[in-house]
Amino acid sequence: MGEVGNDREAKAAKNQKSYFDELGLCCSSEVPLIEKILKPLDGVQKVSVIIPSKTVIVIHDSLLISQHEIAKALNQARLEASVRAHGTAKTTKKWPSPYILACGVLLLVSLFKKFFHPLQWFAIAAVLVGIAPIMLRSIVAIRKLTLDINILLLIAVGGAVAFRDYSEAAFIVLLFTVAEWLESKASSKATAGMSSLMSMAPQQAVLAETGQAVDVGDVEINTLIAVKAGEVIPIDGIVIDGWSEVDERSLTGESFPVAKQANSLVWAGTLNIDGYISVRTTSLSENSAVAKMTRLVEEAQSSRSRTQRLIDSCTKYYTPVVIVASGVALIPFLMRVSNTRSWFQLALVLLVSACPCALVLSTPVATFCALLKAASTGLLIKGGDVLDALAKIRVVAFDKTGTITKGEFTVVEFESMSSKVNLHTLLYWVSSIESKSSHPMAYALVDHARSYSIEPKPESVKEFRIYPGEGIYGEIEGRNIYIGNKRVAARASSETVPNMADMKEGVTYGYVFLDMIQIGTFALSDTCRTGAAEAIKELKLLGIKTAMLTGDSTEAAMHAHGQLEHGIEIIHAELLPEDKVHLIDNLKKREGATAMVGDGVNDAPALARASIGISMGVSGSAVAVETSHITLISNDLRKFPKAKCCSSSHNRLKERRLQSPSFQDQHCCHDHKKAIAVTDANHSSDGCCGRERGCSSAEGTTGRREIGGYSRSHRDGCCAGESAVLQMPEIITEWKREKTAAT
Ligand SMILES: Nc1ncnc2c1ncn2[C@@H]1O[C@H](COP(=O)(O)OP(=O)(O)OP(=O)(O)O)[C@@H](O)[C@H]1O
Ligand SMILES: [Mg+2]
Ligand SMILES: [Zn+2]
Repeated sequence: MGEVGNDREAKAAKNQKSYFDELGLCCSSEVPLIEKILKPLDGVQKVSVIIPSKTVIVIHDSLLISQHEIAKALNQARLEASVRAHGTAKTTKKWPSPYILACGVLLLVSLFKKFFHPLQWFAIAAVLVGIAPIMLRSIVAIRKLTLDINILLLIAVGGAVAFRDYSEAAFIVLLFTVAEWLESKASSKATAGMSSLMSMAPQQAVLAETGQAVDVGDVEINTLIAVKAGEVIPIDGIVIDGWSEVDERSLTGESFPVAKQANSLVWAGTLNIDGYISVRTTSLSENSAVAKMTRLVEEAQSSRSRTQRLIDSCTKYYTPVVIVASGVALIPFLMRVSNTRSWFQLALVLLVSACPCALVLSTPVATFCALLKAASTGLLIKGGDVLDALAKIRVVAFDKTGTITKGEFTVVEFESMSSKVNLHTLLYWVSSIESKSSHPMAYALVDHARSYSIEPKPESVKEFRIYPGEGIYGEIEGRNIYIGNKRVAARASSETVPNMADMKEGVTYGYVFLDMIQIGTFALSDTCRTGAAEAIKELKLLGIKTAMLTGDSTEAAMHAHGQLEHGIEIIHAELLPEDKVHLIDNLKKREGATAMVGDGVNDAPALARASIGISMGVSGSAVAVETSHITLISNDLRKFPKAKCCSSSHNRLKERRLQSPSFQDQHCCHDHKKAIAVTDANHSSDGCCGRERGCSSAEGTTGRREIGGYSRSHRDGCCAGESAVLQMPEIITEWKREKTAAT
């Protein structure tokens, strides 16, 4: 470490990323306020606000401004900010605050004024108790020259008091504070999810040589660290020594233990269950898979989805418009037309029921929780827009090698075809050249050579070229060697390659050429991933077409097709990378939105071109993870139909809510609960998620089974959050109904 470590420490001390819990944050209409407060401060570089989890992330120069100074600045605006210690979640408010309870009790007492008139003063007490926080926040907003929901409320309450309708004023205050509390309960779930993501990897690592515990930030690549049984692996790496079972649930969502021995990859944040392993780190702590995941979820949140942006931009004008509109409703009242009271009440109702918070918050909370939930089941989705797009997918195209199949080839045949080159030399040439390639076939060929005790020498390969979708070329010991499929054979020689006499079914044949002459041939076989067939079947049940786009031979493609129980509808083989791009374009034109699933070997362009690109595994190629919109961390294709099912029901719900101006009347939970209770007793147990379950149960038994497996996650995922938020319009509607019935 020495100098480098100190250097990095100095840098870390300069630009610090701090997390703040902001219990007082209500909805996105307050984001401008926070920006106004923080941006002018010296040393503050970047501010991002995550509304669903009530988190503010500030990148700041810790020498110029400390975390506590930032928290203080926020607190002056009554935002109830506190510095979040790394990984600790704030405690959930299980009960409403004493103010809310007192406000409610006082209001209740005042309702008995019919029997004893002076009791009406209790309503005033209720207002005074409940309004304090609202008052303080609106004073700040006025000072910063922004109109926000707190001011709307103050006007409404003030109006009601002026009209001597004290219990009405108290009702407004109570409803608002209760709604706020419900909301904070919903978002604390989101926060808990996010901090559990952040705290997955420990902050310290133990050096294997000295047994010393050091900060993970100081551990460099290629450091040997020790992980004992029961400890969480702190940094991504490769096992050097030892044997253990590791629980990778935090990354993949799969709870069965994975056996690890020398040369296995292990990931930060996963749990070493029962053995001692020493691990050579392969990345810095800040670049480990789990750190990337956290970053992606954060970024996904700040890159807001389109619906969210639409709503946000509306709310900027929304609050002032509401104030003006209710002012207009006051005109008849001021002109003293006959039924002044009802006009006045109309103005008040408009002010209160137009509270933008529920509308503004509903989308981000749902999106955020869906993203988090997905991340914890091993599905990394980059942003709300992707969720939106996912629901519109009509076709899913799969790459074959490494996607549908495992990409772990075994060599079933390797022969020399020339009397001048013996098998040993051929293996040496081929493995040396292949050792420069990262194609799955290359690993198999290198391993095969090693099993003959031939050590490949990549350094003796002079010129090396890759022909994507064809094979490779290398110059070794003055000889020009081509290795690959028929296409590369055509490159090497003008003659067409003869088909093998005894073609084995389902294998991929390879050819080795020395200059123009074929000197060898080999056959490789691969098997389908577990779950691939199921995934394809489930997609079919969702009404989605599937396609296979492969660079491999037609025989190998058809063999995989057979293993998938002939589930794939469109198959194209022997493609070059650019052919895949064209085919994706065609599918998009003919069938509609198209997703592409690939491992990044020769399909990165197609992944980028598809409506949604889905890459395999954190272990998959880095390009693929970068260019794709979704990463399947556990390589389990079945995760994808799940995500698809969940997102479409979410979108349906969201659309309905947005399309209808009186969205209060048809939010999902209430009416659905009723319908579901009749048709399926199990469904009603979960309340809110009723709509989603309903949607998928209509899609047949498989859909239902799948959602059944998902139900627990729904309960603590998106829907519980939504239900809390959704209760607000419900309360208001009911209140309005009572009001109109009364007048
Ligand atoms: N390094 C290599 N060594 C031997 N053969 C190769 C190599 N690279 C490519 N090939 C040959 O080219 C064919 C297509 O290449 P590749 O697998 O990269 O295409 P792809 O489009 O990624 O296919 P898939 O859809 O199967 O993933 C392979 O099936 C193989 O026959
Ligand atoms: Mg491939
Ligand atoms: Zn849901």
